[in-house]
Amino acid sequence: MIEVKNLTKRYGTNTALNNVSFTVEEGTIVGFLGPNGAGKSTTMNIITGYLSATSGSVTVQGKNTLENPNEVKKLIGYLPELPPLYMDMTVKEYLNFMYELKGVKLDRKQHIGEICRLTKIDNVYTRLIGNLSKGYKQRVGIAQALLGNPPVLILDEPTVGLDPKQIIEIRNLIKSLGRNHTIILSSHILPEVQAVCERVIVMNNGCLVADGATDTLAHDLSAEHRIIARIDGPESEILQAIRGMEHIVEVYSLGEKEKGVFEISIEGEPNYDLRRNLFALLTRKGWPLLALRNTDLTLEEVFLQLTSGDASHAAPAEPAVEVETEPENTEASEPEEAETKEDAEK
Ligand SMILES: Nc1ncnc2c1ncn2[C@@H]1O[C@H](COP(=O)(O)OP(=O)(O)OP(=O)(O)O)[C@@H](O)[C@H]1O
Repeated sequence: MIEVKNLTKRYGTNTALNNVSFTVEEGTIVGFLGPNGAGKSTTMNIITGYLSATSGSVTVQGKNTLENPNEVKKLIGYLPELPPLYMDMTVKEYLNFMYELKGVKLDRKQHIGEICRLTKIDNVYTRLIGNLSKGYKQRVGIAQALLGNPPVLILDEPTVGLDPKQIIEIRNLIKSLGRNHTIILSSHILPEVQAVCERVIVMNNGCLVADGATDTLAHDLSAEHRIIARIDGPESEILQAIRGMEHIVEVYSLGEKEKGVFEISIEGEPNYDLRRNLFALLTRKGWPLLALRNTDLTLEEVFLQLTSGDASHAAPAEPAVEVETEPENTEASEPEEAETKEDAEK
């Protein structure tokens, strides 16, 4: 769907992107994660054809951005970090203006009506954009990106500057758009990417430093894969029995943690999941399993390691780092009310 090959971008002597390659399959939501200045916006601007690369190529649905710039632009809806809104236009005037500018051929009234329903801006359709809350402005920005029904959406920091409630609403909107669009969104907020994206591409200093499924990236990048089991039973017999299992590399006791309950560290062969066999063994033996955890790094730890200049070693599992986090329950269901400013003004 989108193929980025060996992309390099230099601004004078500053290399903003250094030989970046990745592909994005149709129908996925991919998050670009990286600290400020990592090269996220530059990559997005090149994919959309807004900037040219110093070298490398981008194709969208097999069409090269340099050879077919207009055709590629029709395939992409773009929400830049600062949405290109005209504050002295109403939402209606603005969307009609953008409809004309983009040369959209679909039935105007029906198409704009559908987009307004989808982005939930029908209630502010005749309002001046300048008077809308930031969350609504962002929705209008997403609405303009949807004009012409492009299959790809590129959203640069779509929730930056929004309050927590607006953030939830925009994230839910993006997730629902992901059902029938391929979406790339950039963020420097890890929980955002975890909440919305199936895949994460981590960038740092213009380089792609990690690329994988959001759920498994931390596991894949962790240097060691031990599990720690808390078992109620006789210590030496437990150790002996687990050592007798298949695919075991190392087993040792971390000591008695409660009366008659021992914590056992178990390392298996790489890529071998021991948990089911362990559970079956303990059940057979009649030794209750009271807790089971693994020593994988958290995604926060992986992200910090990858973007702090030293990605070469893996830290122990305890999450000792503080990263920018968002309020709890950001996965809440679709809010029922409109945003505060509009509520107050109704
Ligand atoms: N027009 C420009 N001229 C010179 N350098 C630029 C220009 N645009 C970006 N850069 C530099 O390119 C690098 C990558 O910037 P980019 O905006 O792509 O990063 P980013 O990951 O999107 O960061 P942010 O989260 O702050 O938007 C940075 O070092 C930036 O200073």
